[in-house]
Order: sequence, then C-alpha cells, then structure tokens
Amino acid sequence: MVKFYAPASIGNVGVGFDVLGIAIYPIDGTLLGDCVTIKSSKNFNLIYKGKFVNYLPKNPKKNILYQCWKYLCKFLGYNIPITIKLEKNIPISSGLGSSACSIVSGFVAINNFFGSPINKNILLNLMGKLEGYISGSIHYDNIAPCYLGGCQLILKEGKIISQNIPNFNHWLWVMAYPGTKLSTSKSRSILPLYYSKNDCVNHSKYLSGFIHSCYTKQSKLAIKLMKDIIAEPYRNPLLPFFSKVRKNIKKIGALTCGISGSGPTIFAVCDNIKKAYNISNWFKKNYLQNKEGFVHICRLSKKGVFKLN
Ligand SMILES: Nc1ncnc2c1ncn2[C@@H]1O[C@H](COP(=O)(O)OP(=O)(O)O)[C@@H](O)[C@H]1O
Ligand SMILES: N[C@@H](CCOP(=O)(O)O)C(=O)O
Repeated sequence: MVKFYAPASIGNVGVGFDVLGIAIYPIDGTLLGDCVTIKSSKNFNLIYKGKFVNYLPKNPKKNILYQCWKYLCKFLGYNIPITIKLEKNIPISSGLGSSACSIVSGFVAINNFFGSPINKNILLNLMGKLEGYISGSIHYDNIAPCYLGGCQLILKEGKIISQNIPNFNHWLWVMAYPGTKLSTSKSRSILPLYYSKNDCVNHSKYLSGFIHSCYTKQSKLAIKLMKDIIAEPYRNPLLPFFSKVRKNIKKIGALTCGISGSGPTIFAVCDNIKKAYNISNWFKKNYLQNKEGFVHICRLSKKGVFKLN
C-alpha cells in the first residue's frame, strides 16, 4: 500500500494574510504532518493512529478523511468503499495547518487509489473548498504549500490558484506549539470586516516589499517587512504572552517572529543553528503550557505531499 505524507505549513507567514504560505520540515527528521494509506474494503473504514489521535473527533463521519472520501466520490459519481488509515502526527487547531495535512494527504491518496482521475489543479481547487467548509471561509495558504511545497503566493486568478516564489533557504524557522488549541474558525471570526486606508496602504507596502525582497535576495529587508497588521493585532490577546515572547526571543537572536497561521503556534526566524537552539530552549522553558506542547527547528520544505514508500 502506498503511504502519502503531507507536511505542516505556516499560513500567512506573518506578512501575507491568506496569501502566503510555506511548507516546513523539522531538521531532526520528525514527521510533522499526516500520513495516509488506502486499501479496498467492503465498507468505509477509518483507522486512526499517531501522537495526536486523541485530538480527532470520535465519530468517524466527522473526520476530514471521511469528508474527503464523500467529496471525491460525489465529484466523480463513484460509490467505492475504502479503508483509510490516518497517522495523525500534527495537533489540531495548532496553527500548523493540521486540517490541510489531512485534506491534502486524504485527497491525494484517494485520488491515487482511484487511478488519478482528477488533475492537480482541480484537486487543489477541491481541497480549498473543503478547507473553507471546515474553517468557515476558503483560504489556500495552508493547502497550497502542503500540496505543492515551497513558499506559495495565493493568486486565485482564473485557473491559477497559487505560484511558488523564492524564499530564503538558509533561514531556520523555530516552531513553538504551546499545547493549547485555537480553532481557525474562531481565530478568523474575531478579525475586523474593514480596515483603514492607512492599514491597507501599509499592508500593501509590507507584502509587496517582502515579495520584492525574496526575488532580489535581500533577506535583511525581507525581515524588516515581515509585519502583520491584518491579523496579529487582533489575535495577539488569544495567544499566551505573545508580546513578552516576541520581546524576549529577539534578545536571544531571533530576526523576527510571528503567529503561525491562526495560532497558537509561534514561529521565530533565525539564520544560525546555535541561536535556533537557544530560541528553542527559551520556548521550551517559557512558552509551552503542557506536555502536549513541542518545539521544532524547521526549514522551508521544497516538497509538498509525497509518497513515503
Ligand atoms: N483529520 C483531521 N485533522 C484535523 N482536524 C480534523 C480532522 N478531522 C476532523 N477535524 C476537525 O477539523 C477542525 C480543524 O480545526 P482547525 O482549527 O481548522 O485546525 P488547524 O488550524 O490545525 O488546521 C477541528 O474541529 C477538528 O476536530
Ligand atoms: N490564513 C489563515 C491560516 C490558518 O492557518 P491554520 O494553520 O491556523 O489553520 C488564517 O490566518 O486564518
């Protein structure tokens, strides 16, 4: 049986609310993402395992993978029962693209099992629709990097959903998940419906300047422009001690930090492995809230979903 692995992702990447997302991988080789295998069976079955299996809904019909199967069968006009095995290696409502990991690994594994009748672009489109159903509004900044890898700029222009842009492969992304949950839909619901003209102009400057810095390989300028004025000011109160965290980890070498996706995971960017370990140790001592919490030193993953065997 073919096993597909879909990696964790950082939605927004600080400066690009809903339009920037990067796939990441822990440098110690940990599989921070979901694995899915499919086999034929008389009835639909869902088998769970993995470190975060207890986070999943008890009713299999509430599981994203059941929804993936229903979605694809309806789209294809099929009614083919299968057994899906999910290894849940990423916590839910963590800000690491947990739902995207299950959606991407589920859609890709089921489509592969059916003989790949759906092409990549249509599959990506369907993934975004299911993500939107789960989080309350469609956003591709987890789905696209998790599926395609790299740093994805979400365009949604005609048939173009996203395109890869250059990023800084030497950057280290220290990811700190505190062990608490913050649902994406809740974290999206508290954002303002309208922003001032000043905020719009500044956001355009930061986002376009960041993308310009990526193309012209100006990492210092990119760091300066990684400012989130769309989500962070309103989500800050939902994260334990975010302002204190930002102040302290910059003292120990972080170039910048931000909320990963809709939180509560925080990312800190640095360009030196020694500083990365110092930041990781600081997070472990000061940001983790319980034994479910973890810290991983990651790099940008050029790969999205792939076959593990
Ligand atoms: N396989 C699955 N992986 C992740 N979430 C799942 C899965 N199956 C069902 N869910 C539900 O989907 C929702 C995902 O919540 P969300 O806050 O979007 O997660 P994240 O922010 O980590 O992507 C939760 O209510 C969770 O219970
Ligand atoms: N752009 C989205 C990203 C959500 O990421 P997640 O990992 O928290 O699901 C948002 O900011 O709502």
